[in-house]
Amino acid sequence: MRAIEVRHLIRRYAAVRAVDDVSFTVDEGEVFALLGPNGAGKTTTVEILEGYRRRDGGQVRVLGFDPATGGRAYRERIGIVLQSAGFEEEFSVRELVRMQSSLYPRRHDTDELIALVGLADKRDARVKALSGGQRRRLDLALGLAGAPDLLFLDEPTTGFDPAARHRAWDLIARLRHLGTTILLTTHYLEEAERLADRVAILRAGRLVTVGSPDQLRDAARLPSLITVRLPDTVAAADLPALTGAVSRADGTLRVRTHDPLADTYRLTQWARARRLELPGLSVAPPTLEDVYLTLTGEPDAAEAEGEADHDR
Ligand SMILES: Nc1ncnc2c1ncn2[C@@H]1O[C@H](COP(=O)(O)OP(=O)(O)OP(=O)(O)O)[C@@H](O)[C@H]1O
Repeated sequence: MRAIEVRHLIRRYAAVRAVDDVSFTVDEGEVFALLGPNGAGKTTTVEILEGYRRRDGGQVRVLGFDPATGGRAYRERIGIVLQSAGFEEEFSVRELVRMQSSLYPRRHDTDELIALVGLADKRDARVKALSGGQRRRLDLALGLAGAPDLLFLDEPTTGFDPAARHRAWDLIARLRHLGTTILLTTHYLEEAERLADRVAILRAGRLVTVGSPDQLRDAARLPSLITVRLPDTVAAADLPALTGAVSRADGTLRVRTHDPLADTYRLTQWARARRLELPGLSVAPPTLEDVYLTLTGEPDAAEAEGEADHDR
């Protein structure tokens, strides 16, 4: 079953085509990430799906509703976690979660929900005594208060320290296992790669691509990267012939190659014959970030350079 169906969605602001003929679907139980540079149209798309912005064209169905007209019956089925919700500082975690839950016909047990987001030991703490990361956990608990079938998560780990980010990822993975469909926006490609079953990349209002991180990596046909520390005393002429593009800087050899197996084999054979160690040898496949930058980044970077040239 589809949780979300978006067909030929259009939203304009005067001359700006913020969302320009975008189509995608999200299955029930899927974690789906919307990615794209600033101004790509992510927020506009998400807010149309949430029912908080009107559209100029196209069809949208979410959980069987048109969000524009779904009203309360629709809102009771979705949860929204914004980047920075304001709280009443004097209330305790438990009081806020209980109040929020009371707005919904279907709800989680208050203490179970607090435990689910990892705030059990802060249950009776006032909001003003929570750290930034703990407030974000409270945000999440409030978004989940109505036991939603679909959760909208807007940049869920922005500003988190690495440990808090990993805990948030565990939590999102747990929600997924509980069957909640999740639409996530993020600027962290590692986050999307870890959490999302599929991602969509938007750029300037257009959908550039959609698929699982593996599908996108395969389709982009980007090279893998072999890196190894190699002293400058080894002459370039002495290196073995490799299929990939070789570069050297700061005592590190980098090989961008479409045949990592063959090139790693040649390098290691060559090193063994010379009794050389290959410290730090690593072979890394292209990441989702590499794919993303290839699909969205370079034209912007080129434009920025062009502008800089102009100024000079
Ligand atoms: N209320 C508005 N009035 C006029 N233009 C708007 C409005 N909201 C968004 N836009 C424009 O629409 C485009 C898409 O904006 P949107 O906020 O959807 O992008 P985004 O992908 O969420 O960006 P970010 O990553 O910076 O949050 C941008 O060019 C933006 O300037």
